[in-house]
Amino acid sequence: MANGINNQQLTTNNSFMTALYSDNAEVLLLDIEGTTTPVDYVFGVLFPFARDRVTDFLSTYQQVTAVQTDLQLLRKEYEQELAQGVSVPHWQETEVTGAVPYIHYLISIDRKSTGLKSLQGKIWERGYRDGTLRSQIFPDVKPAFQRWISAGKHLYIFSSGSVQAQQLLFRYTEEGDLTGFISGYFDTQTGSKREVQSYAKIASAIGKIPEKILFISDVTAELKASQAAGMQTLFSIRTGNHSFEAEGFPAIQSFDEV
Ligand SMILES: CSCCC(=O)C(=O)COP(=O)(O)O
Ligand SMILES: [Mg+2]
Repeated sequence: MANGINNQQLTTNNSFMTALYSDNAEVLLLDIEGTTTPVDYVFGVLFPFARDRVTDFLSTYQQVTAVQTDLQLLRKEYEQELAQGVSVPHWQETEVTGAVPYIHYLISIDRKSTGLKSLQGKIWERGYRDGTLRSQIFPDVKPAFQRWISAGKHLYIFSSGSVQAQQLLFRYTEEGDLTGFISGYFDTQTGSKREVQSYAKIASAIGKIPEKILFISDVTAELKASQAAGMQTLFSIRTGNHSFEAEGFPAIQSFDEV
């Protein structure tokens, strides 16, 4: 129950007194995959796009400093796994594209690591700019953005995808450029989405107390962390999501309810 308010109870018990989940929130903080955007688009379009192009991308851009930074982060992750005795695909250091098998592996297990997400964002950029990629958002997303902004609320995104990937996703949607609605973006550079501290940092960066922020996500571990930081929470139920078990969190199936 967000902030002790349950829409259905209020409308059922007291039809003249309808409160929306967002009434008491000044800021909406949104997850992407499974919340604004179908899981299918991320797993069925974005991940294969990065997987299929990473060899070519590294061959072309390996000397770019930002790409080298991503590779260094990935190398560190690889070495940590080896040190822990985890069996991972071999990284052939003498080859320009020697990291590819390990990167393919990370994509296949949906690893939410900063190096991978940063590299994926750079690969997707080319697809968005040349028109190969257009992002999908649920039909209720754009009207909700318009409604929330008109009501004086601010909108932020917190996703495991890099800030660059988030900005691209909202710039190149099938419904046009939505970035004008969004005040800011947070990714795993702020911290893991499953850690309380990340949400405290976000509240501080936004300049609001956590109680004024409503976080919406399809992952209850993320909701637990944000709730522990003091935020209001809603569980997102969307077609194609990995889990429909709200674990006691109030749930929505559309932003029309928010
Ligand atoms: C930012 S678009 C790409 C989405 C992505 O890579 C991802 O891992 C989605 O994670 P989320 O935290 O939005 O569920
Ligand atoms: Mg999600």
